[in-house]
Amino acid sequence: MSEQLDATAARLVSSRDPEVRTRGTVDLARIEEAVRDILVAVGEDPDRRGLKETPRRVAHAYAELFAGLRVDPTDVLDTTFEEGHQELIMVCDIEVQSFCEHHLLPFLGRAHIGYVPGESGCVAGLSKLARLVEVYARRPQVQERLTSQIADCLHTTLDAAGVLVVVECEHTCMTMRGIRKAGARTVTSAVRGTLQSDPRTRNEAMELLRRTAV
Ligand SMILES: Nc1nc2c(ncn2[C@@H]2O[C@H](COP(=O)(O)OP(=O)(O)OP(=O)(O)O)[C@@H](O)[C@H]2O)c(=O)[nH]1
Ligand SMILES: [Zn+2]
Repeated sequence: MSEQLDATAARLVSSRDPEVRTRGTVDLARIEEAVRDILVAVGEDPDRRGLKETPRRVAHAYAELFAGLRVDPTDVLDTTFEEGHQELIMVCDIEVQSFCEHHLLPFLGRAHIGYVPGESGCVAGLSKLARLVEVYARRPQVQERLTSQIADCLHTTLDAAGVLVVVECEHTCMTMRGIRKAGARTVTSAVRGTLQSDPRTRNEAMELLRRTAV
């Protein structure tokens, strides 16, 4: 785990994104203190045997769950291949595990990403699309922003001619608390470039998505 955090810190220092660069490293001690305070505030005894290690565990869990705050998403798209492919590429059913920034509770589901490469015909490695989802999801988020950040990054960094991102998630802040409506799914989309301006390509992408997404 500490190796993972060190690697994250090293990337942070060299990041091209100034916002990422200034975020510093995770303050584990401070999270531990805060978790201890929460346990006291809800009426628990943070010194009882079962809870003694909890602040430390939560601190490490948060460092992992919010690791995306310290990764520059453009780094993910560094490796590309000149394939001369200028038609639609779709990766469907990419698992999404993120945290609603309003309640710090998870929202979980899937992302579907389609793009048409730009004039260079440069394509990204398929796993990089899933990595991109991971970088943006491992931050305090709202689903709409997660969706548009993925689309914008592909559009600008990969110089894709067109991008379509659809995200569907269940929010535990709506199922475990509050209104408690289990099963409600939120679907968001972001469309950029030719997939926005050319209805034929967009319809082709939507039709593929309907046929292939589970
Ligand atoms: N648009 C959007 N809303 C979200 C997302 N995640 C959580 N929310 C909503 O954020 C809102 C926060 O509303 P508030 O009224 O400030 O908080 P609250 O009193 O806890 O709201 P309730 O959940 O209705 O009890 C809630 O309606 C949540 O359902 C998201 O990804 N996108
Ligand atoms: Zn929420």
